[in-house]
Amino acid sequence: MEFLDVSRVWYMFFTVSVVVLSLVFFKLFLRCWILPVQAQKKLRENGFVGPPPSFALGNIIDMKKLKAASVMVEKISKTSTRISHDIHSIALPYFARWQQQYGKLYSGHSHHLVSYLISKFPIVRICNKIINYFNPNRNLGVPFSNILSFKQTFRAKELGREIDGLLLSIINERKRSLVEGDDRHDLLGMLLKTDKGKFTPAELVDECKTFFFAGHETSALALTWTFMLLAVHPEWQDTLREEIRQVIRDSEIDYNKLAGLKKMRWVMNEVLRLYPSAPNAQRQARGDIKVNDRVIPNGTNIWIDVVAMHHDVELWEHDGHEFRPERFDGDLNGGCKSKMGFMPFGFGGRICIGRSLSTMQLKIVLSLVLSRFEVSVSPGYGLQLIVRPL
Ligand code: HEM
Repeated sequence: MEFLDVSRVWYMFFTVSVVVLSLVFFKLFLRCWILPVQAQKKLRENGFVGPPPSFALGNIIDMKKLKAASVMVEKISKTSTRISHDIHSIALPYFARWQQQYGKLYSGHSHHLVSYLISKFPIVRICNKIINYFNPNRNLGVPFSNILSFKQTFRAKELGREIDGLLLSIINERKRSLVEGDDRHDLLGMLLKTDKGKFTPAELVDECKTFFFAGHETSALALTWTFMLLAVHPEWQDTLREEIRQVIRDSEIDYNKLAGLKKMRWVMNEVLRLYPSAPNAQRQARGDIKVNDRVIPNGTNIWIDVVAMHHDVELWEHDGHEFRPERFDGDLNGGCKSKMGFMPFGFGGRICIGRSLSTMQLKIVLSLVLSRFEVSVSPGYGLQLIVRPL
């Protein structure tokens, strides 16, 4: 009798295991094979062709192979100001290659996306550590990639918790000081004053994270590239210094004066054109979308490659890769042939909410620094770019 019970337990265990395993395999098969193939078929029917995906990883292997590239080191010094701004084919050889092969609209599978090329960023040596850390992002959309890169996922979660804890302690501290009459008029102060208990602590942390991450890295990158380009183009430093002298004089910087810094605005636009802090904008089709004679199927992730667009010689003529801030003189679009060809802050309903703030920030920093200092590239400084010959 006892023997029978034990065998029954084993039988049940075996049956449940087989069912669970079958379900896991079916889900895997569905996500890695059936759904991507269906999506690709639909995209192909609508004229979006692209590199053929391989099982499970889509085009990620191709991307990694193309990226495992030769390395070009371009030295910049005060005497040699030669620097190529043609970063698209350098930083993103795979998208440049696919654009050449399939045209500006194509489909790729990382899982599935339709793209006018995608982009990451020109790679300064000092950033390699950070970029390595972000490597797991390459597998974004690959089913179970968080399990495959377990160590990085674990570390990312750990860091996420640390950041949440840090922000929560700042929020709680500020809540306490608000009660005691703290009237600091910054973003967190305003958020807490208008909040009146509507947000949960987790939502408040999320709001802070959105503003911090959306606002910090983007502005820091823009400022870094601005100094780099001004160092390489000292004639523009002189032009801006002269403008600052005329507009600000020796008085305090205020909002109206900042608006008068027109040439500084051209420089900022040109920097964000050549080196956009947000290299792509993304949207997801929430239903079949008809554009002219094509349909973008429901669920497609659309990546708009801002870097490719900002450098497209068909939109910007022959000097698309050159630093020429004067192209924005009297033209907010910098002479681009398409009204949607210049979009460093995105577009439409989700356009960057902090664009005016960041413009002010950059203008203030540039005014203060340029009126006191000259910027130059230190001798021997190396800008290291990853290059893949096409
Ligand atoms: C040079 C500086 C900046 C650049 C280039 C930039 C660029 C962008 C881009 C491209 C987007 C996506 C827009 C889209 O998908 O259409 C975005 C969104 C956003 N940005 Fe910025 N940004 C900058 C500075 C800032 C600052 C300073 C803040 C706030 C303090 C900020 C807050 C946000 C927020 C909250 C969003 C999300 C908006 C939404 O989804 O509705 N950004 N930004």
